[in-house]
Amino acid sequence: MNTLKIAIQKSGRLHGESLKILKDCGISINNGKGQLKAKASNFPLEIFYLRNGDIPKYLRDGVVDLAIIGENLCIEKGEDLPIVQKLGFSKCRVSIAVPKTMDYQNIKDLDGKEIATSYPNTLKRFLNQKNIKADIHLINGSVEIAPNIGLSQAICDIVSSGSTLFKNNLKEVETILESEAVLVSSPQLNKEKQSLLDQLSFRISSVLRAENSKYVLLNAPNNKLDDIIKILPGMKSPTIMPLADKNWSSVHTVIHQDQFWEIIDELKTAGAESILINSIDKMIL
Ligand SMILES: Nc1ncnc2c1ncn2[C@@H]1O[C@H](COP(=O)(O)OP(=O)(O)OP(=O)(O)O)[C@@H](O)[C@H]1O
Ligand SMILES: O=P(O)(O)OC[C@H]1O[C@H](OP(=O)(O)OP(=O)(O)O)[C@H](O)[C@@H]1O
Ligand SMILES: [Mg+2]
Repeated sequence: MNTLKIAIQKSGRLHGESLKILKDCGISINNGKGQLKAKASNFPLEIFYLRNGDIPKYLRDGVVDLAIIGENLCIEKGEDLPIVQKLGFSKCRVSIAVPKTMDYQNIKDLDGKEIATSYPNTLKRFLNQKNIKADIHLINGSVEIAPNIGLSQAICDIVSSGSTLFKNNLKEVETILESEAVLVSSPQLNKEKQSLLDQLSFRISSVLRAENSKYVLLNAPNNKLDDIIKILPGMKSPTIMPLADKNWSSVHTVIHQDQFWEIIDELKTAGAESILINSIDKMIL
């Protein structure tokens, strides 16, 4: 029988959340301490713990079938690798930053400058599109220090909260791309592996959908029900159940977290009372 091989980061930003999403999909992993390879006990899945930057090559060579990596790494090293789905964590961007003291007007100010980065392909492509010629210095970490030690006049690196830039007296001036963790696959999967991937991907979608939704129960007087139902998005239409007091009903529905507080406010104004909000474990459409 075929087994899917998935690469996840050995340690670092993506490691914990990658294991969590597999666990939330009901997959139990027999992890031994310091092991670089593990097996799932209840799904045909083998887990390989690898260095992030090496993963695109392993996918391309068919050493692994799947991986969880940052979209930014796909763009830098794995443009040919199919993205199966976005995973919603490790959100960040790849940006260009310059010293706070630099009078930066627009991208032309980077012409002829030295820029330090761990993302040379991404940066090169961006500068080419903008017709800017700069001298790119490849460094593998602590990129933000480069201008302070005289190595470059600008940097291109990952930004999330912006605190690393702030601590190094830098300001973000150009955003090249937005990124989040993604599930990527090897370019060629046989039919059986593709079918296992479809099963895994279906589970991941159910987990992510549930994480982004809330189950809402509320009570409403029957004469306000029409107004309340109009406010609710729901999966199909809300469930309405009578309460012991025959003038009142209980309404059950699902609300996406993006619209959550706006809808709750509207519901209160429309006459909803005793609103209960629950997390959802899995959501299958
Ligand atoms: N500050 C951050 N906030 C959110 N996501 C981040 C941040 N820094 C990095 N990431 C994301 O996590 C991924 C892994 O970053 P991390 O720094 O853990 O590993 P790495 O140094 O790129 O690789 P390696 O596994 O070889 O050490 C990045 O490719 C990016 O997608
Ligand atoms: O905007 P912020 O929230 O400050 O995050 C950005 C920093 O996070 C990443 O480094 P990381 O902490 O992963 O260290 P690393 O250089 O060892 O990978 C990235 O390379 C930036 O330096
Ligand atoms: Mg890092």
